[in-house]
Amino acid sequence: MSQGIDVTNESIYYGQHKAVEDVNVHINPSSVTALIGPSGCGKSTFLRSLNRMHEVIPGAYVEGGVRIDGLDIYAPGIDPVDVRGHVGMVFQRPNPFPTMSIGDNVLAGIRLNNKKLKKSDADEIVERSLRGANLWEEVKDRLGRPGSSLSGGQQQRLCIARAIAVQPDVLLMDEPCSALDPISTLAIEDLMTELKATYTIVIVTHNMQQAARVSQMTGFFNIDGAGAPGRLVEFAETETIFSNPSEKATEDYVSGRFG
Ligand SMILES: Nc1ncnc2c1ncn2[C@@H]1O[C@H](COP(=O)(O)OP(=O)(O)OP(=O)(O)O)[C@@H](O)[C@H]1O
Repeated sequence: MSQGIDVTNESIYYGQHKAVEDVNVHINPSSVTALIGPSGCGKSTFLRSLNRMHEVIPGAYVEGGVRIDGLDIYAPGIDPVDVRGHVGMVFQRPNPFPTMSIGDNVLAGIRLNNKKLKKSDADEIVERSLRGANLWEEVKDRLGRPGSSLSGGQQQRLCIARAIAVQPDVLLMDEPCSALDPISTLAIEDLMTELKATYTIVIVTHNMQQAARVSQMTGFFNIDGAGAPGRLVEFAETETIFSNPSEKATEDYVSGRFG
């Protein structure tokens, strides 16, 4: 049974610079959690700490604990590559491998660990993942065409198919719709609503309407001033954050007074 994500006393650094300070939060399984807040408050940094992508940057490190389904992902002996197998990520700009075929793009993560995939298994994974990403009907007759032959919105759904192909528990999405038109954005939002039955989804978004449409819980990050670390100021049900937040800063942000 999925337990979600537990973050305790987490601070996140880029060398000397503390970018995020003392986050404590429980993220529910099988739901969408949105992270909002002004630019530079550490939303993306926090998101990347949930699958150990943060430490890829030289000098970057994390203090405190992150447990995913009870497992401390920063414990000694835990392989970050394994963690990323359980916690997939979708980025702001769709980033399929442009010359690789649509089918091979879906399989790219799986092939990293399992070079000898049988054709019948590969076909089954490609279809299941593309169906899961609501892209199958649009591409089933051209799986051999390059990833770059798709529209931006289709490419983003291809990236989601690639992320779910490895059957992760958690999907992190960093502004996944910011490079997309409104129709493609709605397609991805609908998809998130479907995927939350199976995955724990955490999304960073600047789009308040999007947070309100897709998420059940919302976290508001803020900074006290230039150079200060970002903090998780308020975390509550999305409806509460948008209609009756406890903190004045949250209310000012969601009502568009700053940010
Ligand atoms: N690669 C990096 N090296 C050093 N500092 C970084 C790096 N990436 C981000 N930072 C710093 O960490 C802080 C938080 O940045 P982050 O990108 O997480 O904020 P954000 O809330 O996601 O912003 P935005 O909404 O603009 O994407 C900022 O002060 C930023 O300058």
